[in-house]
Amino acid sequence: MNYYNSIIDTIGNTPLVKLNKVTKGIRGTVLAKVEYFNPGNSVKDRIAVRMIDDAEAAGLIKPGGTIIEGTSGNTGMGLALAAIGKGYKCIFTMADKQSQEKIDILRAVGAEVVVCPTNVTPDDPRSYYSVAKRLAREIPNSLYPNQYDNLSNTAAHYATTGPEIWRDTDGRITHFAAGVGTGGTICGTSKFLKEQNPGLVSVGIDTYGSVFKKYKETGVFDEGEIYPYLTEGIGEDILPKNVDFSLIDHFVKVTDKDAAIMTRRLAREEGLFVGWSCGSATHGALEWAKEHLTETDVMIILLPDHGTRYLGKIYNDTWMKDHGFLESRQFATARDIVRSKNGKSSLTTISQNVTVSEAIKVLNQQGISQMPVTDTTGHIVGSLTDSTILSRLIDDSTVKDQAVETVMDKPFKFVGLDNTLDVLSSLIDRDNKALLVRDEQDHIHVITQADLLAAVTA
Ligand SMILES: N[C@@H](CCSC[C@H](N)C(=O)O)C(=O)O
Repeated sequence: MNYYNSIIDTIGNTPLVKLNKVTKGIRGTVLAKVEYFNPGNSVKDRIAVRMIDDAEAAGLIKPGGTIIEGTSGNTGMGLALAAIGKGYKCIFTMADKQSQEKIDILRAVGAEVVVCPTNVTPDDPRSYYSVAKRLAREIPNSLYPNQYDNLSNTAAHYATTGPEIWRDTDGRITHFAAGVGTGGTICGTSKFLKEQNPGLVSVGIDTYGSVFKKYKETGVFDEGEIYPYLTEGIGEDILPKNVDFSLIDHFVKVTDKDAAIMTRRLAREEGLFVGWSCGSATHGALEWAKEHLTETDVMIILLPDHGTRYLGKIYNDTWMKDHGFLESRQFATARDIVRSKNGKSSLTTISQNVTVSEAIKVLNQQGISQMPVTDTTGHIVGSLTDSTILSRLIDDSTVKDQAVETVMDKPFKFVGLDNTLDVLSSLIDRDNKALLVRDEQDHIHVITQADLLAAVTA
């Protein structure tokens, strides 16, 4: 008889499928590693089993125990399947931005799900990371696998995903692209592949609102890069231990909208009914491929999960229209706004140490209403707006003699060049009066509400 002893034994050995339509105009061969063939319909089944096996071997959980994890859903599903076979209970904490389908699927396989707010910092006691840690402290005989920092995650991909790709490409793979969330998928797989072929290039896909790309390029953990985004399952506001930046050669950032549109194209043009971050991985990888792939190159893009999890979002036309993702109208982008300023770098900054009255003079001379505040090294540490100065002066006229740092607000957020006007306008509000964008020449520009108005009426 030909059968498996448990559903867990069916994990892995997922197929490589050639992308034929979305790759139009790209040189070389581009293959997708389709991870929804795993029993939990995602790549995360691989790490779930490995993290539990390693914890059991280390005596960290006993029969009848409870597995508690913070998850965007897929790792939860893998853990739930493994827990069923091994007789553990599961409690998962999830941010409220994750799709309802994921919550429903986890409950369907017997897990308890605690939904936590998305828009709080990781160390806030309400965050899905903090709640998972607290529950693990409170519940006896529980295991908190912590997929972010648990190196069994990277080890699972080193042991399975990497070797499968090497075997199935007959060692011909030259480029590996995958989304980066915990970092385990790209780092474990790339580590194995780079050991076989030191020239292999790995491309990590990040999302706007996440810290990875900037950190790779500058070594600085820039909180200004962090803002809420919609894409599920990739990007981070922390640096997980599984992200080994030396194993990721390049990062490409992809917007929520570009990711959503590419995901739908994968379903309709390639017959690959995949999840949202699969669109991020494909869009980002193909952007890279357009510039760098040659005829003989073989690029593998890892597609992490299945489309059923996003039926209420990116596969729903009403949801897509509500988010401005299915607009027939073409919105201007941050790049267009910067170009409309005729390439002039419009950035005026002020040191945090000068007085408020000197800062007012600069605002008046330049005819501007806001500017970034810098420290002595030129690093942006805050922002100053005429409305903040005015309200502070009304309360206390001696403020004019104080240093700018005493009245400054938090720094303006950085946004990507490809963000469209609709997205930019949703990011400018009472708390964020302007945005910053870095152009291809690394010049920083300020985008204000007035710039957005000018772009809408242009
Ligand atoms: N912060 C991310 C998720 C990070 S990776 C988690 C992993 N994919 C899982 O399935 O648990 C987000 O915003 O979704």
